[in-house]
Amino acid sequence: MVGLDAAGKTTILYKLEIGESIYTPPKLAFGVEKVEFKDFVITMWDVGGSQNMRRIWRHYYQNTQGIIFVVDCNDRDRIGEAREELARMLNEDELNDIPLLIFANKQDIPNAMTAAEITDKLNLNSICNHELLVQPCCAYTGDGLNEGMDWLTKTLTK
Ligand SMILES: Nc1nc2c(ncn2[C@@H]2O[C@H](COP(=O)(O)OP(=O)(O)OP(=O)(O)O)[C@@H](O)[C@H]2O)c(=O)[nH]1
Ligand SMILES: [Mg+2]
Repeated sequence: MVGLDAAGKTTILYKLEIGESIYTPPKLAFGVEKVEFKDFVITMWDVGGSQNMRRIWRHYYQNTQGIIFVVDCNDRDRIGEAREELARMLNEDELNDIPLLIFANKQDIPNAMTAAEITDKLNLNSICNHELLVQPCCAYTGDGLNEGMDWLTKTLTK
């Protein structure tokens, strides 16, 4: 699970794991948790999104079965930066054909970018070598998280 800093990765991880939203210190190097979802036990690496940390994302690509890219839909100023980081990551051969779940997070904030806007701004229509879903969500309430994980696990077992 990757994405720019403050996108909501760690909040999502803990919401998935323990079903409640807790304070998460930003800029943690990485966290790794086993998340149980239906019949699956998912080892989820939550890699920090600050500039420095982005350089180490690639060390986690080996043996990755699914990518979750988290976007802060309230951060219009940095959506271009998110697009660049996503494109850079998807350039890596190791990640070819791996399903890509985009959590369009912070939908609780008025005027948050919609899934359609995210699709456009991240240039997702140009991606053809990944199965892909843009799932709107709110890490605080958990809305949308199960739908996203459901799609990812189904796609992985297909
Ligand atoms: N309004 C709103 N705020 C959220 C939501 N999810 C996360 N946040 C807040 O966004 C901030 C960043 O969340 P984190 O989970 O720490 O973000 P991160 O992606 O782990 O960031 P780094 O670890 O720095 O890469 C925190 O203040 C969260 O409380 C959401 O769904 N809605
Ligand atoms: Mg974090």
